[in-house]
Parts: sequence; structure tokens; C-alpha cells
Amino acid sequence: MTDTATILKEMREKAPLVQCITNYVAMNVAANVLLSAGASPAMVHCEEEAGEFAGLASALTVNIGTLSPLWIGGMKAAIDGATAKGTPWVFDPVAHFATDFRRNAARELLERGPTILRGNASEILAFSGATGGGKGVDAGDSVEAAEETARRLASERTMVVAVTGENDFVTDGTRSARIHGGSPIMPKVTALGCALTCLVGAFAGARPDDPFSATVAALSFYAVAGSHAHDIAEGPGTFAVHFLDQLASLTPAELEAEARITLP
Ligand SMILES: Nc1ncnc2c1ncn2[C@@H]1O[C@H](COP(=O)(O)OP(=O)(O)O)[C@@H](O)[C@H]1O
Ligand SMILES: Cc1ncsc1CCOP(=O)(O)O
Ligand SMILES: [Mg+2]
Repeated sequence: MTDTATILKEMREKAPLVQCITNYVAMNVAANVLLSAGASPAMVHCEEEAGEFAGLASALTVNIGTLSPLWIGGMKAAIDGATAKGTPWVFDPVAHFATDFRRNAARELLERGPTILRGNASEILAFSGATGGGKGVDAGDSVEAAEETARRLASERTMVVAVTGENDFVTDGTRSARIHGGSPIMPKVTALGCALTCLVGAFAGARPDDPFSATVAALSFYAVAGSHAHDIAEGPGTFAVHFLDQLASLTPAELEAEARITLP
């Protein structure tokens, strides 16, 4: 079995508890994506308990989609709790280029050293200082345009960077991979990127010693499930339903046969 299929199998056997600090739009979507895939989500963001809870979780994910000062306190407490235990954490810098408040928060969170950074092309590109074509939470740039920034960030900060879009790009600064598949309907269903960030957490929780392979596996699994859902969906509404069913039913053997991963 390839690494990607093995990691899916391990993730389902472990059913990792993933602490998701995500936005109001994504909470329900992401919890359903994790349950369908075989992980155990918990949306816990309150500062009073987020750090303690991180000590119980196999992975933490942090997303600034609907940010407020209170949430930033919860994020920092959770990151400190995860870091103290060596638990992987994934950062999703939703629209961090849009306002000073978001920009400053994203910079502070990035300084805390995520294991994995996952964003759309405009979000990753904006870390280079380029204005780019992002419109709020939606990307307006190609993944290719963000690849150099992704490589530089990954090497400078010793983390894995995943850029998603029509084709995804993953790098740890040394190794890189492109993942093909998915569906053009995916950006028309809200919070599928945010939910993917949480799923990357689940895979990293199953393979904490190899976040690069875990990220490639998570994105490949999502892409194959997305391609399957595309074939039977009639539009964004039915896609969302079929996508959950595909995440639940896709086997490691099917993933092995259908994952399309290329090395740049
Ligand atoms: N045009 C597309 N074709 C195929 N898959 C896509 C396309 N656009 C986005 N995706 C997929 O949708 C998921 C969410 O990615 P993206 O839309 O980049 O994130 P976000 O929702 O954070 O903007 C990823 O799995 C990505 O591969
Ligand atoms: C619409 C919206 N507004 C704030 S967060 C959010 C969800 C964004 O989800 P995604 O980044 O997966 O498109
Ligand atoms: Mg997003």
C-alpha cells in the first residue's frame, strides 16, 4: 500500500480527537467532514478551557475566519497547550490580508510556529506582501503564483505549507508534491477549505512525525472524494451531501488506485 492509503487507514483506526478552533460558518461543515472521514471533532475555543483541552487532543486546528479579540485569547491558549505536548497544529489564515486586525493576528499566530499552514492561493501569496487577487475569503490567484512563497515560508519557518485551488501544492521546503482532482464546485460550497484544514489536522494527528506525508494524504483523499461527488452532483447543494457520503465510503484501496500526486 502507498503511504497515502496507509495513512488513511491509520487515521480511521485511530479516529483522532481534533480540537477545531474554526469560524461560525465552518463549524458544522467541518464537524461533519471529520465525522464522515472517520475522525472525532471537537469545536472548543473558549480561553478558559482551550489550553487544557489541547492537552487531550491528537491535533489542533486554528482558523481566523470570524475573528474577535476573545477568540484570539482562546487560540493562543490552545496553541500553548498543544505546543507543550508536542501536538501538531494547523493554521488557516482566512483572508488575513483584508484588514489590519486580521493581518496582525495572523502574524502573531504564525510566529507561534504552526506545524502546517493551509490556505488558498491568495492567502499564501499575501504572506509575500503581494496584494494579489483575493476577494475576502475567496481566492483570485492561481496556486502556481503562490508556490514560491509557499516554498520560502516552509524553509524559513520549518513547517509544511499547503496551497489549495484547482490543483493543490504541498511543500516542506525540501520535498514538494502536487495533488490533482477535486471539483470546480468545491469553491461554490462554503467552508470546504476550512473543513479541509480540520481534516489535515486529523491526518497529522495520525502521523505526527511526518506532517508532509499526512498533508499530502489528506489533500489526496479530499480530491478523490471531491471527484466522485462531482460525478453524481447536480450542483453545490447536492455536491455537499454527496461529498460527505464519499468521504465516508472511500476506501484506502480506492484512494491508492485513484490519487493523482505528481512531484514538481
Ligand atoms: N477549481 C477547482 N477544481 C478542483 N478542486 C478545487 C477547485 N478549487 C478549489 N478546489 C478544492 O477545494 C478545496 C478547498 O480549497 P480552496 O477553495 O482553495 O480553499 P478556501 O475554501 O479556503 O478558499 C480544496 O480541496 C481544493 O483542492
Ligand atoms: C464565508 C466566510 N466568511 C467568514 S469565514 C467564511 C467561510 C470561509 O470558508 P472557506 O475558506 O472554506 O471558503
Ligand atoms: Mg479558506
